[in-house]
Amino acid sequence: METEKVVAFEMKAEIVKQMLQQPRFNLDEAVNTFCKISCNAHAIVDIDMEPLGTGLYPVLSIINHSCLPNAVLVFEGKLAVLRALLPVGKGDEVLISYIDLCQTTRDRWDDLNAKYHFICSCRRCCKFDKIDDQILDALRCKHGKCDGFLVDKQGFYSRDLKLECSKCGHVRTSEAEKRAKKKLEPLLDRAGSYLDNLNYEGALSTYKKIEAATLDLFHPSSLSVMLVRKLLTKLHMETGDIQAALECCRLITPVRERLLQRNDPVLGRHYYLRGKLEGVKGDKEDGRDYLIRARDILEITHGTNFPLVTELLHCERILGHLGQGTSGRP
Ligand SMILES: C[S@@+](CC[C@H](N)C(=O)[O-])C[C@H]1O[C@@H](n2cnc3c(N)ncnc32)[C@H](O)[C@@H]1O
Repeated sequence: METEKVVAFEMKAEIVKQMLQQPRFNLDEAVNTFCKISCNAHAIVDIDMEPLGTGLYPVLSIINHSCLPNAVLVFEGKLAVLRALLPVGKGDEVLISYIDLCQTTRDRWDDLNAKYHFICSCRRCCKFDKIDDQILDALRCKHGKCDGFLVDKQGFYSRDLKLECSKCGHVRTSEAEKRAKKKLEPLLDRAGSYLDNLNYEGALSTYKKIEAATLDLFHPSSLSVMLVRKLLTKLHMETGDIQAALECCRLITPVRERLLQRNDPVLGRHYYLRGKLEGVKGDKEDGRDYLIRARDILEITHGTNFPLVTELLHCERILGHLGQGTSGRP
């Protein structure tokens, strides 16, 4: 664990010591316990993966991570429920994902290393195409008229990037990358303060500028652009422009589908939103299709009694069809 993190735990332990006022309180043991909790506790999240808190579930803590999990941990209030995503054979290891899987391999590794201190060696991590993976979030080259993307052809795991265009071979330093990203900072700060003050109109107009600036820097189907569009979808809905929300949501679907497994709950949640937006403003047939896809996933990940699944059936009925799932299940 990095020193910074241990120091934070030492400060927390000191506070607990002051609060408890017990002469036998052992500071080292308390720090040790905080370290163990941080590796073994689970973030309790809602259906949108928004964090609600942290819980320590000793039995579930024995489950290891995979970026291609065969099970998922979902929460019903404080109750943690483990569900299989795929048939799990006798003797197969049950594996869940500890992190957001809609990320590049490098970012998934950084997340796992920072929080859980291991390098993942699952099938997805071992079998990825290094250049393809980096292009998911690579900067545009912009050397002359080149429309290639900058990738780190050298040390994949080194912090000191040497960026080279995958098309024209032009080299840029990581300093150039930092400078390019820095341009976005004032816009992001402004958008953040609009959001803090629930000024959705202000946030929307700033995020439109952020989208344009991000598109100027990254590939249109990059993760950076997708994250901006995810926020824009929400802001369009908050400000009542459902057509614009649908257009943004449509652009997100291929990126989600490329990075997530067929039964991922995040994909199920995305299909649910897409289905509803299509149903209101787009193609009704598409709307029904996306709602069915969402139900097929969320029934597996969250169970048939989950309120969102019940709501999905209701939406499907409204769209005039109580059809069969794409999986062929009734
Ligand atoms: C919640 S615990 C999982 C159970 C743990 N393996 C055990 O035996 O108690 C999380 C820790 O397990 C280890 N771990 C989990 N998944 C792993 C994986 N795919 N590869 C290597 N280590 C992993 C890491 O040390 C991580 O910090």
